[in-house]
Amino acid sequence: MTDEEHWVPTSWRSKKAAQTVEYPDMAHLAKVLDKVRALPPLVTPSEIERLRHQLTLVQRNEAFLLHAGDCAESFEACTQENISAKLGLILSFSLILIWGARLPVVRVGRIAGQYAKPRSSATEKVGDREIMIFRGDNVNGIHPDDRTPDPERLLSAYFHSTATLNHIRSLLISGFGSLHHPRDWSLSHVRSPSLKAEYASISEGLADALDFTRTIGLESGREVQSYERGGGRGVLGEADLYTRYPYVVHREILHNMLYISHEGLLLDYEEAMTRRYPIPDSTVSRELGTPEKYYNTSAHFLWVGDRTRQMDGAHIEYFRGIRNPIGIKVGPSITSDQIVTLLDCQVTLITRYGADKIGSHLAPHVRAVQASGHPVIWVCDPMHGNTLVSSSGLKTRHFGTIISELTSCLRIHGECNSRLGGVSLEFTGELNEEGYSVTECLGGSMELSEEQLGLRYQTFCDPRLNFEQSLDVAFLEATDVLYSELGGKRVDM
Ligand SMILES: O=C[C@H](O)[C@H](O)COP(=O)(O)O
Ligand SMILES: C=C(OP(=O)(O)O)C(=O)O
Ligand SMILES: [Mn+2]
Repeated sequence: MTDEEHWVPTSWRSKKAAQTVEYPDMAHLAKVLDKVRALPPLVTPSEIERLRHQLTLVQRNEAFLLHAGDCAESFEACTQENISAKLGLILSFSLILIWGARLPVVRVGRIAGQYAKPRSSATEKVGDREIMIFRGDNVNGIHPDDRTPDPERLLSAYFHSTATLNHIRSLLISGFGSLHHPRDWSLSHVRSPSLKAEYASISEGLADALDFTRTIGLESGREVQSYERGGGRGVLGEADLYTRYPYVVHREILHNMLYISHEGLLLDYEEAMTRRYPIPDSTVSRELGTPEKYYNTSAHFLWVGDRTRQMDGAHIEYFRGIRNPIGIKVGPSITSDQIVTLLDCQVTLITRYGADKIGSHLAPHVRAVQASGHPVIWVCDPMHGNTLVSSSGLKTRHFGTIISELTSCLRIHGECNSRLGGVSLEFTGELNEEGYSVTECLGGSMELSEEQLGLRYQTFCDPRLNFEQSLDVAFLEATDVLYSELGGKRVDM
């Protein structure tokens, strides 16, 4: 992706866009986009630059990237309970990873804007009617009678993203990330006694580590005044695991932050949220001539999906011009040459081949990138290549297959002298009204069966790991076997 000079946010309009949405009233769309263009940015260039910097640490094996959240957010699920459950799961997951790897974790949520969905088919059959498929809450409604694309939904997406992000920021600033009360890790759902013993030893180690950090924090005379009484957010009052090594990097990354991301699918909206600013650097006073760049201010991180990354298509054209760090989904159909052509900006390659295909595709792709000399971050998405339809007709994924792709991915990177820099997961901490987790993926330590899938199947698109299954992934990744392959280090505290 080169030749930034001849790029403007509208350049994509001369190219063909896959997965386009046909609006019946284009004048209405234009009016909505004018309004979006006038609304304030959701994220700032400073935050985007900060993420760029932190991703260079991931590239240098000094941090690990966790990219996770919903397949599709919905407007209806934008509630206090759901947002805190999602944030809680991301923080719990990253805490286990930090403890297991002794590596800081850069957290990027699929949240506060992850509404639009690319679909395999443009229509679906409902009864004897052929209707437009649901494309996400920012396009049309899930109800079969509400499938006509409505531009007002773009505005609604902006405001739901804003509300979500505002609540995330307030929760983090108010100490929600406090490590003293991680959510229920009772492990009562774990069926296998040996797995339970393994998990219990990890959570005890973690509890000891937290006690230790508390002691260190107090002994060193750190800030003990509460935030409400004017104190700062110190080591103990935020999602900030204080480990001794390498202290500086940890402090810098673990600061109270969750970056937000979504798939950049609806280019009309992405264009309207793209603004030009000088590259900020708060340590340098601004001078005339500071270079200006285009920032997409709707999210810190955006990715191009596997269905929209055509080399000569509109999405790649749009993405090549923005300063945000970007992800590109890499599935079995992309060639090594195409990957290398896409590498000229800060790129995270999110591989999603499927457990049965990764063996033949990943190694050639890694070698081609190595030969090109471009630094990239490799992230494993073990979800999207492993979707299947259960006997009852529900889309699902098997926990075992997810772990199998992740394990193969680690092994193949090791064999190629490369490194897996992160994982990309579809998971949710969402609970139903009685407090039970969703039932969308099979297996895991709770051994969820096909018959149980229908109990609490709540996703709007793809099946997500529930709270317990997500912690299973985190605990498994935190074991010696997986983490030694991740390049993590065990350092006694
Ligand atoms: O999240 C990814 C895609 O949007 C999703 O897998 C497509 O699902 P579909 O095959 O049901 O259209
Ligand atoms: C659409 C998605 O994935 P992919 O493009 O890899 O199918 C997604 O991550 O939700
Ligand atoms: Mn998905």
